[in-house]
Amino acid sequence: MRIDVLTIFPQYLAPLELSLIGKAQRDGLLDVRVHDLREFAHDRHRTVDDTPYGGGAGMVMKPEPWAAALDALVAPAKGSAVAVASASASATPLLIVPGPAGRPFTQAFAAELATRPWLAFACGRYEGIDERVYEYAADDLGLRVEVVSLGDYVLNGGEVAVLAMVEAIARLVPGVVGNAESLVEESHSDGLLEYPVYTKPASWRGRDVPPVLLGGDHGRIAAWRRERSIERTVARRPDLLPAAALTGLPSDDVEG
Ligand SMILES: Nc1ccccc1-c1cnco1
Repeated sequence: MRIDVLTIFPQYLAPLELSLIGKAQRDGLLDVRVHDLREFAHDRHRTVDDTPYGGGAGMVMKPEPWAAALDALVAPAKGSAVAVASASASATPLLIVPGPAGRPFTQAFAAELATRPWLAFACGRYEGIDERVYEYAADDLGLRVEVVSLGDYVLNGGEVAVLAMVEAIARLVPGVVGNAESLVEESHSDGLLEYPVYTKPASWRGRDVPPVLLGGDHGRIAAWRRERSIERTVARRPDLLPAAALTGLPSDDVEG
């Protein structure tokens, strides 16, 4: 998977060189390219923002640098001999723009994005990006554009959201997470929140690990874990329950 990030703060994306994502790049599973938007601002001061038409506080990101950056991103791929010849290669990326007015970013959406060969992230700042950039990307460059929100809160820019999304997406790319089994039982993988986990020592400051987990009966352990997941989801995220295919509701016959 190729991942491009357009930002005025490329250093913000330095963490993508670390840990799992960094290793995946070194292993050739990910090709992450961070681009400084100011390199596409061609006036003397490399201006990327200006005051909003219609008045109001703050600044809006100018369309010209974004259009130049997007052109540079997709032009080489569009129509190039390589792209045309290898039908499997995606000639254009899916453009993801983090924003508070976007569709919710969910595990299901991350899984969909993890199947894409090429993603591009546009990090807005200030009061946002001139609306004509979204139109240009879709209408002139033929890109699918998705505005995506991490939640109902306000950030200063898209970079932090991109770090979160890239981690959530990249870890689902085959080979990135060493033990794919660990992806199976996670929060949201079955529509529920994950069960509580324990490790050694079995007794710690007067608190014991639930005996069922020490017994080795995998059926009883699975049932206990399912009950704890449902309990936790009811307590913390009841909104998830309607979509979760609930079987094996909590019963009293499995002690903790
Ligand atoms: N508030 C923001 C400002 C700029 C870019 C993204 C966001 C965002 C993303 N998810 C929630 O907020």
